Parts: sequence; C-alpha cells; structure tokens
Amino acid sequence: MTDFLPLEHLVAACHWIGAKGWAPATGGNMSVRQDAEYCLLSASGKDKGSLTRDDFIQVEIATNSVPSGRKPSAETGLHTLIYRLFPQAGAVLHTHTVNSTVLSRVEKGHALLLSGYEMQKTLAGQDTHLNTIAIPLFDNDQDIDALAQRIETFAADAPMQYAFLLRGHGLTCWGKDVNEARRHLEGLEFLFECELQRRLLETK
Ligand SMILES: CSCCC(=O)C(=O)COP(=O)(O)O
Ligand SMILES: [Zn+2]
Repeated sequence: MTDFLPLEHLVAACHWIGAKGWAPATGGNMSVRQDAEYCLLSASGKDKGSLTRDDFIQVEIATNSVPSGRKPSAETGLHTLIYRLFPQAGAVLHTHTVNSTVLSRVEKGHALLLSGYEMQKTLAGQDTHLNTIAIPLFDNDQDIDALAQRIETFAADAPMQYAFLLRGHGLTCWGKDVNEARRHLEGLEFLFECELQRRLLETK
C-alpha cells in the first residue's frame, strides 16, 4: 500500500486512540475508504494502538470480500455498511471506551440524546448548543450480519449522522476523512463523559 496518505492518517489516529486507552486489549477497529469500491480495514485481534500500515486489509465494500484472503476485523460488516449508506464517509473509527460502554448500558432507550453542550459543535454542521443530537443506540449482537441488517433497517427511516452506539460495547463514528472522524470521536467522547457525570450528579 504505497503513497496512500489517508492510510498514514489512519495509522496515526490508531496510535492516538491507543494512547488515550480507547481500544484496550485488542478492542476497537478502524478503516479508511480507498475509493467507491474498496476500503482498508484493521486486521482482527491486534492491538489497535500499535498497528502499522501492513495491518490494514483491503475489503470490497459491496460484498465484504477480501481479495488477499487475510482476516480483517470481525466487525467488517459494520464498516462496509457505513461506506454503503454514506458515500461521503471516508473513515470509520470504532472504540471501546469506559464512557461509551457504561453510558450505553445506563441509557435504556434507542438513542442517547445530547443537548446543551457547547462541544456539540465539534460535530460537522452543528453550530449551537441548543440543538438536540440523537446518537442511535443498538443492542449488541455477536452476529454482525444481523446487527448490520438491524442498523440498515433503522437508517432507512431515520437518517444517521456521525455515529452510533452499541449497548455495552462501544462507539462507532465516521467522518468525511480521518481528521473529521477523529474530531467526531474526541468530541463525542468528551460529551459522553459530561453526560455520564451529569447523570451521576443529578441522581444523587
Ligand atoms: C477484544 S474485544 C471483542 C471484539 C470487538 O468488539 C472489537 O472491536 C475488536 O474486534 P477485531 O476483530 O476488530 O479485532
Ligand atoms: Zn468492538
């Protein structure tokens, strides 16, 4: 994979995610779009904080087929779904943070609602704390094809932007490029921390 700058950006993002402790014990996976047909996905089962460019595997977006025969992320089907649903999505980051894991269990509804936070403006197109941002929240499933199908069905009726949460599992977010996906991840993670602390304090 020579001279593909977005992959360099993705590898740097993986190292940053690892340093933050947001992909512990091989959790998490990351990808970047190559073109309309292919993406590059992190290899399954590796420490995502120390990936190199050789740890990224080409996957066909339409079919999840892997020309090399190597083993990309077990959650490949969620990344390719995002690239199919959103032709403008250029990168996808999935993390296992404590905040997203706990908050997605504490919240019993089908979305996490965020409002009143200035940091909502870290999300593309948001220009005020007065909006309510709904991050869809899906029950986790070990059957990734079934999970992807559930998310696709939801997205057909309710346009998704930025991210979704998997209950007790983590956050999957995306952006037009690696930098935007990274900003969405950092912004959402900050908002989740605020929301968790607000809920803790307000229930005392
Ligand atoms: C080790 S955590 C369980 C699997 C998971 O949720 C994950 O994000 C990592 O899976 P991968 O196959 O991408 O390594
Ligand atoms: Zn995961």
